Amino acid sequence: MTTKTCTRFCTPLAGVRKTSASSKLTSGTESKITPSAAVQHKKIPTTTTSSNDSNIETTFTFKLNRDTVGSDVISSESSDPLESDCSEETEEENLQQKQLQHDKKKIQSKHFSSNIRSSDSTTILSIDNENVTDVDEDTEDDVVDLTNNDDSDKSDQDDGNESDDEETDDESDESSSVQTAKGIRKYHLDDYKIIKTVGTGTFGRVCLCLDTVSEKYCAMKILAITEVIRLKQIEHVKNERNILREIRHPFVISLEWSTKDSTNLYMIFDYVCGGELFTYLRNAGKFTTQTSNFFAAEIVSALEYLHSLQIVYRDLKPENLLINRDGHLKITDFGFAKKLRDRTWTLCGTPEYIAPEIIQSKGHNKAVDWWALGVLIYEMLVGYPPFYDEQPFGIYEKILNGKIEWERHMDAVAKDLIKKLLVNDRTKRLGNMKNGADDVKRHRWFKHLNWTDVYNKKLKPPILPEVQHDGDTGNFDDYPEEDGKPVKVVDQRDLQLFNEF
Ligand SMILES: Nc1ncnc2c1ncn2[C@@H]1O[C@H](COP(=O)(O)OP(=O)(O)OP(=O)(O)O)[C@@H](O)[C@H]1O
Repeated sequence: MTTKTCTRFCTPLAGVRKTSASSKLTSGTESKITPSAAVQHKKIPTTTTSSNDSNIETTFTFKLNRDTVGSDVISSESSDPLESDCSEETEEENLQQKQLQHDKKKIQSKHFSSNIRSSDSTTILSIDNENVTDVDEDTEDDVVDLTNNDDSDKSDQDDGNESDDEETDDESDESSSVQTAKGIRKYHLDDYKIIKTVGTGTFGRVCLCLDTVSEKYCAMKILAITEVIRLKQIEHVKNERNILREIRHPFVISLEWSTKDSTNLYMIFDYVCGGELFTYLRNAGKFTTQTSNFFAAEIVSALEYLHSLQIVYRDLKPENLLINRDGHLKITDFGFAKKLRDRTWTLCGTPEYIAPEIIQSKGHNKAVDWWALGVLIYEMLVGYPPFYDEQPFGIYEKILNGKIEWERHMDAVAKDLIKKLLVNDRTKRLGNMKNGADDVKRHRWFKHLNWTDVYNKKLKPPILPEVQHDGDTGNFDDYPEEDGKPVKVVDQRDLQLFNEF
């Protein structure tokens, strides 16, 4: 057992990332990025945490589980909930180095979580729910169940969505028959020709592929099973896939098929060729009210839908918002999403975007998404998030303190909406009161909108990505391909962990 701590912090990295979309921006306010705007939202390793939420200066205890089987449990005590494991073990270091490069390249917001995967981290947090006893019951749908083990509690997350028609007994793991709009299709991994990596994460990559059967481009998320197990992300990945299978919305990424072989898990999505909203925002500096309003409206539509299915998304930020060829949004990365039957306690999110109740380990619900929407609207309009500090703990202090600096010429109506979303008391937070999302939709900042038109993509997109063809990767960075790298085959026992995948 080792005890070690280190602090992961947000460093201004503007300019480091190749701004592949810079020349492709067709609208938006060009302005110089201020140092504070050059925020890199670092993804923080997952840990175990407990806290006394009655005290704002919460003390967090971390138990960093390194291995899945017979794990070394690393504990550290820290006043910073984002302190991470800085192991000197070679494997760990290598991965961290790899991830550091990945981070620098992407200048991407990174999140932390308990029991959650983390792309620039090799450690996993698992929340110590036994220590979570302080649960307030301030909203109607917060039915408290102290036996809930959040993401580690698989039974709580199963959505019963295993469809009988998806797999037949005589099919191998890598193939399955699925009912599609055009009839039953027998999918097989060999149907997909991998073209290029367009994104990387902690234990895998996302590649542009050609579906040789439909002759359509798609995105294949490939997760190395050994890494998923080592980082204790089994339930999370299964959760991601189960939720994705359940949902269908114009502004949410569509999962077409998922499968596994003896080395990897695979998820096939529609390919969103415009790249990340994050890139466009950083290149523009900030967005106009009109542009911000357009993207916010599409997100409200998606959140309303997800919440109607009791799904809390928990990772709203510009990096997870992809722009399609038609200029409309697709929310991606459901790695932190959770189907709620009650409140959940997992410490997860991105420092700049997390709600106070997450920091205070009060148990949280869909209200955290409305908080994050307030942060996002602010960041789109101002160019940097409302709560920012070089150190995560500084960010949390600011979030709990609730003081927001407003630009002098800020749109007053947008400011009013942001203020109503960034309300510390979630019972008074817009979106989380008895009228739910309707309160947000009826706010004056959205009063010109017809929400059916929003859903039907009738609004004119403010940004049209420059795309030559459906398989264009020009809006994504280049990543080294890992051809020839030995792949780790997992044994049957481990593979069984993913039986339903
Ligand atoms: N359907 C898609 N079409 C195009 N690009 C995509 C798609 N899905 C993901 N990407 C790209 O791949 C990147 C990584 O995807 P995603 O966030 O789902 O993976 P992840 O392993 O969860 O990553 P991380 O660990 O950084 O959260 C995204 O930031 C995005 O740029």
